[in-house]
Amino acid sequence: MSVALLWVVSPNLQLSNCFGFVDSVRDGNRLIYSSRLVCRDRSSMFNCRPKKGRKQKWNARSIKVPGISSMVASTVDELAAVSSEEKVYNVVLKQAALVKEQLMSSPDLDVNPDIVLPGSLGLLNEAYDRCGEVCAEYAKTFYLGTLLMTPERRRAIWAIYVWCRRTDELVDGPNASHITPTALDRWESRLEDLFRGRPFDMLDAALSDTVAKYRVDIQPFRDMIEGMRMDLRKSRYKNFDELYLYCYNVAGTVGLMSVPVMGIAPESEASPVSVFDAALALGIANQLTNILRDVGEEMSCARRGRVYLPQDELAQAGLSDDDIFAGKVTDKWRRFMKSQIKRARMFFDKAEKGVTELNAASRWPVYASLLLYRQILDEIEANDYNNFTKRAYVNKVKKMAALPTAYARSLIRPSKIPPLTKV
Ligand SMILES: CC(C)=CCC/C(C)=C/CC/C(C)=C/CC/C(C)=C/[C@@H]1[C@@H](COP(=O)(O)OP(=O)(O)O)[C@]1(C)CC/C=C(\C)CC/C=C(\C)CCC=C(C)C
Ligand SMILES: [Mn+2]
Repeated sequence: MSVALLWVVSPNLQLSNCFGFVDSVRDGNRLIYSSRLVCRDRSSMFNCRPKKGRKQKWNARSIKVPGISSMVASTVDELAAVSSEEKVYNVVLKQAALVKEQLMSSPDLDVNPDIVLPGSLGLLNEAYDRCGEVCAEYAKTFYLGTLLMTPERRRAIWAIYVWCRRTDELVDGPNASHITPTALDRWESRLEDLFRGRPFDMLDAALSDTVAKYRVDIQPFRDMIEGMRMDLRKSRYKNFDELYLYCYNVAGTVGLMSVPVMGIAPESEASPVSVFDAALALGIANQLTNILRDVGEEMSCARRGRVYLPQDELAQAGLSDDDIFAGKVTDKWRRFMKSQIKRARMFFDKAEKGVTELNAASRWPVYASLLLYRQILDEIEANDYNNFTKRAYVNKVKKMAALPTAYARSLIRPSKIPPLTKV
């Protein structure tokens, strides 16, 4: 068995330009069996397997793979590592399995019945109301969108929102400079406690109630805290694989936390895995967009000199950190930005296909957030890629114009023929 990075030339694959971490059986230079593939178009990497029972012919080629994705590994050790996308996909599989299990055991019940201790109902309602207020304060449009959801789901989403916001504030808020890994460990043990039904404060109590009612797993929450740890220890990302993991941790996790609450439409024929995968894609797309919008801020306001761009892709474009610090929009920069924007749009496209599969009442806020966030990419283009000194900003008129579009799209029912791969 050996491990190699390949340029695969194969008529049996949908995408001919795949490369892979391959547990392989080799015949001289020719590979005759591979167990796992990775596509250059990373969003499709799990769809690109050879047809069963057929032996593949592989042409092993150079390690350098040009293109949007540049998960270029240079040593056998790196190749042997599991890619971030694969690690994350395992979390997706687990989340989807939980939802599936519930649908099979009690198809009409996607929410566990209330367990309310005497005298606690008033306090709980108050806790949820407070979550709603925080949400309205930080994310007005999103808050308005949640008003279309059923009251139960709406307040559960508020509780998740507030926990995410508080977690993000630890490393991004006014006290960020005092936050240590130990503080994050403490935050994590609070999380474990609230999942065990022992909340620390009233906002935690709302989430504690939510996770008892819906099949929300703790793993994405833990992973978000891990993303905050990454923020403390890391200011550069070697390649897209590293950046992907960061984006999953801080934003893809939000998608995974939200789907069990938003619910999959009963009439949907898509597999839960594909819906979670789309939700993950929306988080990744949002975070990539956030990164592209904030390039100037991240490194200047010494949000501690962070550069959330794949270093290898910068180098391939003939750019370095110094170019970013200089903040000059050159043709090289424009070309580089175009490829980054293209990748973010790919993730949005993937996410869009999943929204229809959500419960009808949950679709609108998701579409609205997708359309509004995606427009930021258009604004970066409209600013001629100057994200050093100009903040890409979607004005109120454009925002308002997106809302009816989001509403109209949210009326589309899940298609009879599943638009996404069945797993
Ligand atoms: C309807 C909807 C959008 C629901 C999600 C509600 C929710 C729980 C949001 C939490 C967001 C949050 C506070 C995350 C903490 C980390 C963070 C701040 C991430 C960045 C968000 C943008 O925030 P902002 O512009 O304020 O960034 P700054 O702090 O100023 O830097 C992120 C970029 C990511 C947020 C990720 C999402 C909203 C993912 C949403 C995905 C879904 C709801 C899944 C939808 C399902 C399908 C099938 C597509
Ligand atoms: Mn933030």
